This record gives sequence, structure tokens and C-alpha cells, in this order.
Amino acid sequence: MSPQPISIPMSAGSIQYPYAMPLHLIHQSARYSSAPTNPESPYMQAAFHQAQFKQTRPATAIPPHLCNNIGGSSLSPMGSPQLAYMYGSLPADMGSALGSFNSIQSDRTDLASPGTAGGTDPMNLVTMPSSLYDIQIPGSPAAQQQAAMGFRGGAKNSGGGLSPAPSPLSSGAAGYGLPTQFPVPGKQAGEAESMLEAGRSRAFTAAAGHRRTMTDESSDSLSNVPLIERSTFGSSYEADGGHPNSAMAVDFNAQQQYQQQQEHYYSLPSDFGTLIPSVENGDGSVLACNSQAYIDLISSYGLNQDTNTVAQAASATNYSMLLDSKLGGWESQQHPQQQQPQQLPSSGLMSGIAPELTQAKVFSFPSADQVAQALDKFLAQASAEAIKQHGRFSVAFSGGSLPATVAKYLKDNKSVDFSKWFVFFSDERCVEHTDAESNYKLVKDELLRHVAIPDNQVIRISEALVGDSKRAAEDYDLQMSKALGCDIVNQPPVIDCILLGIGPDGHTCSLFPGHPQIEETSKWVTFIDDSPKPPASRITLTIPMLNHASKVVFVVTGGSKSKTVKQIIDGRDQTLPAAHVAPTEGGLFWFLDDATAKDLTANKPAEFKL
Ligand SMILES: O=C(O)[C@H](O)[C@@H](O)[C@H](O)[C@H](O)COP(=O)(O)O
Repeated sequence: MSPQPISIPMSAGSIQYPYAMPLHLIHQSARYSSAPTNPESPYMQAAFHQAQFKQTRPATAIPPHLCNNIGGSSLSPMGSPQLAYMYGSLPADMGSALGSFNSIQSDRTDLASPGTAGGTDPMNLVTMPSSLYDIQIPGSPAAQQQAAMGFRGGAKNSGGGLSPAPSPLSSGAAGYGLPTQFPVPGKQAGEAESMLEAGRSRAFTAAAGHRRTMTDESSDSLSNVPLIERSTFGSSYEADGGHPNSAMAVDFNAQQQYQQQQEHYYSLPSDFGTLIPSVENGDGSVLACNSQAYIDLISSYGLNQDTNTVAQAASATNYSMLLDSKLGGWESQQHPQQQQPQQLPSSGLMSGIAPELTQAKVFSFPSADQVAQALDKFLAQASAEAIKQHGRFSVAFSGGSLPATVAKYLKDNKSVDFSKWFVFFSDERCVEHTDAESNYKLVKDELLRHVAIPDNQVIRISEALVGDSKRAAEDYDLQMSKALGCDIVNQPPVIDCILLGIGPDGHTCSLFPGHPQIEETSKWVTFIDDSPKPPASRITLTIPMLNHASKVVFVVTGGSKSKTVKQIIDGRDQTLPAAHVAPTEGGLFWFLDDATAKDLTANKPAEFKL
């Protein structure tokens, strides 16, 4: 059920700027809120305000130490470096608002006073108001909320808001908080510098700890990460009458903007993504920094960032970069020794170097019927293992002769809990579900009509989009990520078992030799409109997606492809797309009949055993 329109309480006079925040920020912000539709959730507030806010003048980026020292709290466990950075740069006239916020101090007596080495409470937190902007508006709901929460600091003015307290700096390290004036980089008072140093490393440690905790606590909730909400925000947006202030509008616009730039977006990691800040440039584009760039950013403020912490943090996570395409040659601005963002495991095509082929397990059987029997046993076991591990079994089917072979015995296997199966398609023709060319129809006829897989667990191409293969691919990408409960922008979804065939030309799914789709390294689903094998328009999983699977199983029988199979398995001929399938973590299996395996020499078939 798509979320009800959100009416984010906008306090009187608060700022209304149209701003479509890059989706990953909305996503990061919303993904940990208990209920993405909860308007009180700090993340939605922050995301919404961020979305509402547009730089209207050359902005001053929040000095990183300022963000490091505004710790997260149970209100914002993602660590307010992210929240603060989500606000990106603020126009000069917002400084006073932040100034007033700076002087807020939590009542928590267990807070370590800044400057204390290590401090007793590593969280060293200042509770983040639900909205920085609101806090500055006397009498605003958030200001009243903060007042009601008994914040010390500024005297409560008549409107219940908070007026700035004397700068804590004047009271020395004993006062927690931050200079009420944005420090001019490089001209820090010694005391502020040491406080900032201490605060920064504590903030990193604390938020890092929090991040892991949050990931642990919320990992089960990730399955309902608001991709569902997000992917329907668009429709909600329409349903919401397109109210320009609705979060749906924001998200919808952000989603549109994001999808237009998707090929340029990677995302920040789930654990440190909130810590490696993204800082907005004056033109609203987002510059997300990886560790080296972050250090550069910090040093540009004349502050000596705790390099190790950031470097460790960054290198400790398998994260890639959010590069805003509007920034253009940002990469060229990086230091020569700049570590390149970690790319998704690619097929090695870009480098022309054949990837280390995962050691394939090759099985051969006297007949196609015995291949089918072995597949039945293999998939039954794979299904049981996956369901035991994570409560479901996700499997992707190719078309051609594969479904019939796979289903021949499996469809009658009563030991398999099909209710926990999620069925995807390694590739699909852009045709209606009833079309004879449809792989969905083929798998439905061979298997689905015989077993009890819930219909909403069969993820098929959107019939509404079969006329637009590009959009059909994007939609399938979202559907797949939604069904697998993962983050479209963080990591490719992991499918437990991808079943593939090959053509005589070495194509697999709808990745054909000499076609650009094989080069795709950042999308999980792509499209083709000139398939050498009819029909011409298809969507297909990409090499990174295939190589992220837990198991990839090639099924080839009939003998007509024995030379092709030899080229792939023995020769690792990189001109053949199927030769680029090498799961980085998972297993690679070939189920062949003897007629197909007869030419193999370097990789003789092994005895089949589960
Ligand atoms: O949709 C498709 O056409 C298939 O996914 C395709 O990649 C198929 O697996 C091979 O062409 C092998 O087909 P056969 O097994 O029928 O030879």
C-alpha cells in the first residue's frame, strides 16, 4: 500500500526552497527511520528540509569540524555528520541559526565534556533537533519540542524558542557546543582546535559505533527499506495532486533527477556513508568525498583531519563514490595519488584483462534427462540452504531450452518449499506476458503453474513498459531491488541462483558478443533493442549483477554448442560474453550432457555430488 501523503509540519515562516536532493541522501536519511512516512522522523524532516532548501547565494560549506561535533543521538542515530552535511552548505544568513543551535546543550550529565581525553561517553552527543531550520524560528513546533525536551543553553524566549546562549568557547572547553561564529579556517584558537580534534575523533568513533549498531538493529527492517515507498512516491506524488511541498514531490523529483543521472551515481556505504560527508557546491551540485578527498576538504579548512580514522573508515568499507555528473571532471581535480573509488566487480572487460575465473565446477551427464535429474537435486538443496540462511530462495531463469530442463523433475519435488521462492528473469523479451516469446510465459508453463510460488514473488517485466526497453530495464532494476530488500544504490542485489544458457555465439541472457551491454559495469539491469536473437528488444541482467550472485549455473545440452563451451571453459575466450560470468563471491557451475562436454580437455567434468 503506497504511503499516505506526508504533511511535514512546516513551521510558520520556515524556508521554502525547491530542491531535489540527490536520492541517495533521501534514501540514506529515510532508510533508518522507523517509518519512512513518519513526518516526525528526523530523517524525513532533514530530508524534507534539505529537499526544500536551495542555495540562493554562494554558500559557505559547513566546516567539517562543526558537523563532527554535532553528534547524533537516539533521535538521529545515523550520526548528525550526515544530517549536518545533508544540509550541505548554508547561506550566510543561516549561520546565525546554526549559531543558536550551537549553544544548545543536552541535559545528559553523562556527556563527556569536550576536550576530555576520550571522554566517558563516547557518544558525546548533542541531540539534533528535528529540523535545524525550525529551531531558529521562535515558537515553531520544533523549537517548542526542543524547549519541552528541556534543553539548557539559550534562555527560552516568549515564543518558546531558544535564543543563543553565550558562545561556549567563551566558557572554555567546559561548554559543549561550537563557536557561534563559523571559524575562519586556519585561524582557530588553540583551544577550539584541540576541542575540535577531540570532538571529531569521538564523533567518528561514536557514530561509527552507532552506525554498526544501527545496521545490526535495522538490518531486518532494511527489507522494507523505502524503495517500496520511494518507488511508489512517484505515483503518490501524482495522487498527491503534485503538491509542490509534499515529500513525495521532493522524492519524486529527486528520483527523477537521480534516475537521469543514475549512471553517474554510486552511493556512499551503508556504514560510513553517513560519515564520509557530501558537501554541496554553491550551484547545488553535490560533491561527495571519499577518504582522500575528505581529507583534502578538511585540510582546506586548515584543520589536520585525523587521517587514519577517515582512511581506515573509508578503506574499511567496500564503498564506491557518489559522483555528481554535474561536477564533470571532478575526478581530474583529485590528487594524482587519489585512490580511485572502488568499482563494482566488473567483467574485467574495461581493462581487457580476463577476470580470474571463479573455478567452475563442471558436471556432465550421459543425457539431458539426467542433467534435469541432477538439477532437481542441486536446486532443492540450494533452495533449502538459502531459506535456512535468509528465509527465501531467489532464482533467476533464462529463456530458451533451460526452463524445460530445469523444471522437468523439480516441478514435482515435494521437498522444496516453493512458498519461499522469489523468481526473477536473467533476461526477458519486451513483450506481453501472454506472448509466445515471453520468458515469463515459458517459465510459467514449465514450472510456475505446477508449484505454489506466491504470484507477487514472481518479478516480471512491467507490461506497461514493454514498448520502452530502457524504462522497462530501470523499472525491473527497482522491482528487483525492492523484492530483494536491498539498496539500489548501495550494492547490487544478491540473487541466490542465476540460471543461464548460452547461444552458439557465446551469448548468455541477452548479453551478445560485440554489443555494448557486456561493458555495463554500474547498472544491474540493462536493455538491448538490436538483439541478434529475436525478438530484438529485451532487458537483461548485467555482468556485475551476474557476478554478484551466490551461484551461477549454466545449463547446456544437445551437443550443438560443444565448441562454444570449450572456448568458454577451457579457452576463457573473452570475446564471448558467457566467459565474463565469474561470480566474485559465489559458485560457478556447468551442467552439461556428455555430447556438449566431449571437447573439454583443460577442465574435465567432475563427479556430480551435492
Ligand atoms: O531469452 C533468451 O533467449 C535466453 O535467455 C537466451 O540467452 C538463451 O538462454 C540462449 O539463447 C540459449 O537458448 P537455448 O538453450 O534454447 O539454446
